[in-house]
Amino acid sequence: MKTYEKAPAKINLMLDVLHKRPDGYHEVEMVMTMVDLADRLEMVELPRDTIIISSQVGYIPLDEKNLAFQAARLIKDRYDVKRGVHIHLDKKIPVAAGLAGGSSDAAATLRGLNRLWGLNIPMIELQELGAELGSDVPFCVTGGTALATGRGEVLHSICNPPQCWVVLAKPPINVSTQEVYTRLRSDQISKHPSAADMIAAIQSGSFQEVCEQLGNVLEDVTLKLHPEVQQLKEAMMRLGADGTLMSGSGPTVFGLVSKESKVPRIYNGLRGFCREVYAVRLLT
Ligand SMILES: C[C@@](CO)(OP(=O)(O)O)[C@H](O)COP(=O)(O)OP(=O)(O)OC[C@H]1O[C@@H](n2ccc(N)nc2=O)[C@H](O)[C@@H]1O
Ligand SMILES: Nc1ncnc2c1ncn2[C@@H]1O[C@H](COP(=O)(O)OP(=O)(O)O)[C@@H](O)[C@H]1O
Repeated sequence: MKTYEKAPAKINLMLDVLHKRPDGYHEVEMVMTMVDLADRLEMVELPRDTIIISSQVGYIPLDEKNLAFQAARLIKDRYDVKRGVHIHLDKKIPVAAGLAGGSSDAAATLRGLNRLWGLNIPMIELQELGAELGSDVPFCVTGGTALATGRGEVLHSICNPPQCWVVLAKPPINVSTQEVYTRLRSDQISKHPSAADMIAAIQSGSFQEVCEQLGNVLEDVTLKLHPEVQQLKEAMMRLGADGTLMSGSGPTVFGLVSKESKVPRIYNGLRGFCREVYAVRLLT
């Protein structure tokens, strides 16, 4: 028996940090949605009680450090499943990019194994399992568009933003999510983006208003550490994007574009100085 799952990338349309919590995590308010750039997972049952991870790329861990491995082990332990699985990850989402590639693979593993092994675990319980693997995993379990609060695991589904093109550019730099949160001085944030205003913009169906409400307080930290991320944002706007923002802790920058005719110029212009550029649609 085998099954397949798609694991799409997420972008943060807004991200605000309220304060640091006693458990070390930060209380956040984020509006997140999915884009049509996805890893593909193939899950094949094994006759032995073991978990094997493989991938066509050589730059991700294939052992217990892999989030798909951790998701499979968690579901096996929690539901006492004495069966094995080989999970092949066809990676398309850039790694450590602020696009939740690993989290989405973990979420897809939870969904896929739930089906493969006929466990009938309700979605809400899969999200709770996901929260044990990472703050972004619960959102990735259900996808869509949502307001995420708490450390990111408390979700309220909202309607999808108006459809548009999303140009993603990942500069060749490494950003640690933990370091970005640690460096953020939440008492010194100059301007907090508003989740309520972003939700109102989405609900109004106005693409222009969504662009106006884009905001991410983690940009302050990552842009200071890596000025090339700011340059990428400026280049995107110069080339014709309607709005730009860094996703999550970065370093990927995305540009929202309403007119298809503008996309090739932005894509080709960015490719001039950034190797990893993608032009995709919102997953609505
Ligand atoms: C910043 C965001 C925005 O969507 O995404 P990415 O940039 O990672 O894609 C998320 O908050 C990242 O979520 P995720 O990558 O799942 O984080 P986790 O594995 O739970 O935590 C990694 C580290 O980030 C910090 N962390 C994470 C979430 C949070 N609300 N507060 C934190 O302080 C903690 O130091 C933690 O040790
Ligand atoms: N399935 C996976 N895909 C990608 N990275 C993974 C995976 N499992 C574990 N990792 C590790 O998780 C880290 C963060 O990867 P990723 O989820 O792509 O980042 P981000 O949350 O910033 O988008 C990387 O350093 C990578 O080595």
